[in-house]
Amino acid sequence: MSHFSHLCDHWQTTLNWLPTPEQLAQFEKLYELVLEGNSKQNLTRITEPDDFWEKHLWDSLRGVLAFWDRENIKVIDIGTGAGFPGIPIAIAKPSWQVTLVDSKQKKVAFAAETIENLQLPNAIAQWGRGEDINKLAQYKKKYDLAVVRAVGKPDLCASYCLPFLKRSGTAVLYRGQWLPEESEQLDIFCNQEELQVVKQDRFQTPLTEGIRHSVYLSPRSTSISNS
Ligand SMILES: C[S@@+](CC[C@H](N)C(=O)[O-])C[C@H]1O[C@@H](n2cnc3c(N)ncnc32)[C@H](O)[C@@H]1O
Repeated sequence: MSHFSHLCDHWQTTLNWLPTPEQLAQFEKLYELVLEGNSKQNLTRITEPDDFWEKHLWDSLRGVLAFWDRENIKVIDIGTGAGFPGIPIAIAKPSWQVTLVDSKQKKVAFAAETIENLQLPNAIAQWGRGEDINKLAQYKKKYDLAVVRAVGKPDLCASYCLPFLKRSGTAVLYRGQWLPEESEQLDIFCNQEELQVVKQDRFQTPLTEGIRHSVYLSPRSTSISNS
């Protein structure tokens, strides 16, 4: 049974993209694996199919829409939890190498099993804290994109992302509402670090019209593509 095929029009109109039948099958399987995993550990409260599609699948992809035309890039998802946004990104963009990081071993074990079940050769799960892993030579300044959703305050998220980024890289902070005080906190952090806010993208989710923001940050004197 397909949970998401009736939503393909939304993918087309809002992302200008349609999954292949294989990708759609992977999204369906991801949904089933998350429901199954939820019976063993607390992964997500978002379990209804339309909700899952909008808040986990669509939202994960919308944050990287500005980079959609890029190929063969390296992405790190810090605080991935059950694999969001990293796993939908790895499904949608097979040429991107996606590393999923979480500080909780059980979450990483779930992400690793999911990657194996979905047969995603372009994704790996790594246990550790973002602020520790980003100091290791194999991760430092190696990524084109660092994505982070629902992990903490924007300046904290930015501090996790920055060391991972190449000079030409971009951090994407996935936010719901974007409050003036959050923007101020982030500006203070950016002024102290070699970082700049290159764009704040406000949009609505396609089914429930929830407010979302993608905040893009780059090491100073670079800019995001397709903006
Ligand atoms: C609320 S969950 C969000 C999960 C996922 N990003 C999402 O949007 O569905 C936050 C996750 O971040 C992880 N986390 C918190 N601080 C972290 C850190 N410093 N480094 C790595 N993971 C962290 C937690 O273990 C948890 O799984």
